[in-house]
Amino acid sequence: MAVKSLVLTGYGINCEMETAYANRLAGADATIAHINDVIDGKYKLEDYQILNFPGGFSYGDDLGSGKAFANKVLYAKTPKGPIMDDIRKFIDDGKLIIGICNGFQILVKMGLLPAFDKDYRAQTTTVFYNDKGFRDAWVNLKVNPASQCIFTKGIEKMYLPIRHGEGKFIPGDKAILDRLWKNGHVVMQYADESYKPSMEFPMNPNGSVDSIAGICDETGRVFGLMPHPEAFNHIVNHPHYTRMADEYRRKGKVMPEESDGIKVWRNAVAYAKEKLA
Ligand SMILES: NC(=O)CC[C@H](N)C(=O)O
Repeated sequence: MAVKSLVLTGYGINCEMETAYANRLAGADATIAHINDVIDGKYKLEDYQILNFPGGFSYGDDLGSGKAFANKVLYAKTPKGPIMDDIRKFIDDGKLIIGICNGFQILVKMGLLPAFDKDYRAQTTTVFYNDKGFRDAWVNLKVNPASQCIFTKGIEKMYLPIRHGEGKFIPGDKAILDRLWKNGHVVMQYADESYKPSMEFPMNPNGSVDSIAGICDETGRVFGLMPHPEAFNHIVNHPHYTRMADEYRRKGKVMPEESDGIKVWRNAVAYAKEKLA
């Protein structure tokens, strides 16, 4: 079965090409579609198994990153009815959704993450301005082994790029934070060189509560994160590639080409092939 992945784009989204490329490297048949063409019914969510909300500056981050795009999805109607009905069915049919950076901000501000009790419209967390301004860097990430996230299955740690100004993850209150931890919604945390979660800047690049960098819903099939796995789609993207390549050459070893980023979509494609064939 060919796993079909829909990569949304829209005004200000700028990571759709790399996101589609990462899907294809992982074996999915990826299609890039403008959200307006999905709303107009030219692309039907039911035809796909993975839905990607890529990074960027949708609607110029007006109203706060992701808010305008979130409202568009929450209230838009396709020729068949509210697009939220299609998104709800997409999740109920066992399919997968990933939101990256701006895409994560959209999912959080829609309420599609963490979606306690499958209430896809109740916003319980947000992502706010970084404590120290826009941050363009690479970060160490520790994956929470207690999370049910499908996308990070078998992954203990990652090294990924970030580039955002409004990535500070803030749960609505202590009860929501406790529930995120208790029910496996916390997927990954910003960490130090030894991959121990850290609240210290720049390991925690934005001041996120508990250094949370990504969360999932209760099914583990809806996942969002501020870092950009699609931007680490080949080992040559790594900031220390030359030094690493020299090391492998000196040891007479072949350097693996697979990157941390692609593993996220490899997990999604494997799940879709097994569960959605
Ligand atoms: N790279 C991105 O997706 C950026 C997200 C958002 N525009 C921010 O600056 O926080």
